[in-house]
Amino acid sequence: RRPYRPDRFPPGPPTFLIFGNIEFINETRKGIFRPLIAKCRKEFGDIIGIIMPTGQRAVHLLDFDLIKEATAMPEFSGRPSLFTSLVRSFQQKLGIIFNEGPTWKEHRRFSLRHLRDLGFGKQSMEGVVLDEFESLAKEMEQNIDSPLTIHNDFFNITVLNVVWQMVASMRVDRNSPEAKQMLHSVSEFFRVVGPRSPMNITPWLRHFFPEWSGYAPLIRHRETTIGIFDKIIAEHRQTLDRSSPRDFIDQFLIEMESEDAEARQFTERNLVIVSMDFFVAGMETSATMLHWSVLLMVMYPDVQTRVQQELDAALGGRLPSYSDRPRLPYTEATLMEVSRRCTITPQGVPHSTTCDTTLAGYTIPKDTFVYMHLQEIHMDPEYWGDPEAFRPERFLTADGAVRHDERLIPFGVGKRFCLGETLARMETFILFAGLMQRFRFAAVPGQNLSLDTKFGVVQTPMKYSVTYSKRDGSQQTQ
Ligand code: HEM
Repeated sequence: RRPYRPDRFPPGPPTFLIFGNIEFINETRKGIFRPLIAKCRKEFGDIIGIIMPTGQRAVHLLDFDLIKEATAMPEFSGRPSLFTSLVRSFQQKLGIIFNEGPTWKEHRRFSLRHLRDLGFGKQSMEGVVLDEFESLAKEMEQNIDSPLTIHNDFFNITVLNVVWQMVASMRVDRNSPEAKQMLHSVSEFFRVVGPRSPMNITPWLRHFFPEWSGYAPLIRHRETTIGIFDKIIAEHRQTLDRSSPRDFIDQFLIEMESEDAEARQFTERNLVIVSMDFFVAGMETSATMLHWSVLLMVMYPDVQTRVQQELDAALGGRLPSYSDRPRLPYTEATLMEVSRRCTITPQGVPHSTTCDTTLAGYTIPKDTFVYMHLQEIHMDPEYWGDPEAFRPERFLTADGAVRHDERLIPFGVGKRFCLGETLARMETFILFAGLMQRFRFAAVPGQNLSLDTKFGVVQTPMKYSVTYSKRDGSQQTQ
């Protein structure tokens, strides 16, 4: 595609034909994205149009009302045809996250319906989350005297096991080779699949630099995933009881027996991709939320103390449940503030336009990538006043109840909002409350803690270490 700016396309920085917009590419590569966005916003406004040297058009939305308007329109509910996502799903648009059109709609609806039946937001699922919490806590208790380094993988197995049980009625042991294989596979996926991956800009690089370009890791991810799922699906087929489906795979296998299944993408290949979508979307995000939460509790010990006082007073040492939320408003407000201050997916997941359309008087042609800057909404000084400050009280009313705010949108909004929102809210609440009730976290002396992060599809904290001591949940909080 020739890099030209269509008539009435939103304003934005110029494209330099050979090297692209050098500043943009360089700063993005270094992960320094927010200052660049602020600079563009000052110059061009809340809707910025960028033409990549490859000719690909992208629109960045930085304003809440614009995001709300766009995400409510079906024309903005497509997903980009990224080279990486197509390689992952055999050159077809499969699954949910990277799919669009009628098959996306049908699979989104089917998944939501069955995941709800299987326990999304239900008490049975809470039991699974609590079991996973106990398994995590047991491991932590064994190392109580040594500083704990918190990194991406630390909470991943806990949340992976919750999704895994809904999808396949299975769990993996934290230190097993299967667990390591799955974590490695998902982290390789995140490393190579983003819209700024070299492969999505210049796919031919894969012929010369298969490792560096991310092509070889992506193929490894695909083959590992298929290997894991082929085995599980074969086992499910052998033991399937149509009158009593155990999990999502059983539900999908039953649907595959319907007459028009193939046309509606109810195929074994798509079952693998849909299931993998749940892992990639549900594991790194929820684990990162817990990762940030512990960091913030260490950086703001007074907030940690208040959360613990509230938990002790309301629960007196018994394990938390999701239905305890009305009695734990400060704990809930703290998690809301974590999700605002450290937006897990700063630009959501990119959308694309399914036909030529208009927004705010600008023309947006078909197949334009559309980025919703959730982080900019969460960090807007005009709305929040002091967005840099970590202050759970902003989500409390004068009489101490939780105050919901339509501008807190960590799960996105509109037609493609997060499919796992109910599960994510429940599991992060229970796991966070459990961790705060059972342990007191503190910084390792001499460590320079900060909220610095590297830009990515999922925004994670830098590695940090904590010490922690055991609490019994009914004791006086220090
Ligand atoms: C704290 C945890 C989570 C956060 C912050 C989060 C956030 C998001 C966001 C921002 C999107 C994109 C919305 C858009 O395209 O406009 C998304 C999509 C999605 N999420 Fe989540 N998510 C979380 C947990 C989960 C969990 C636990 C699951 C599943 C088991 C899940 C499954 C999905 C799926 C399947 C999509 C794609 C929906 C579609 O394209 O229609 N997410 N999530």
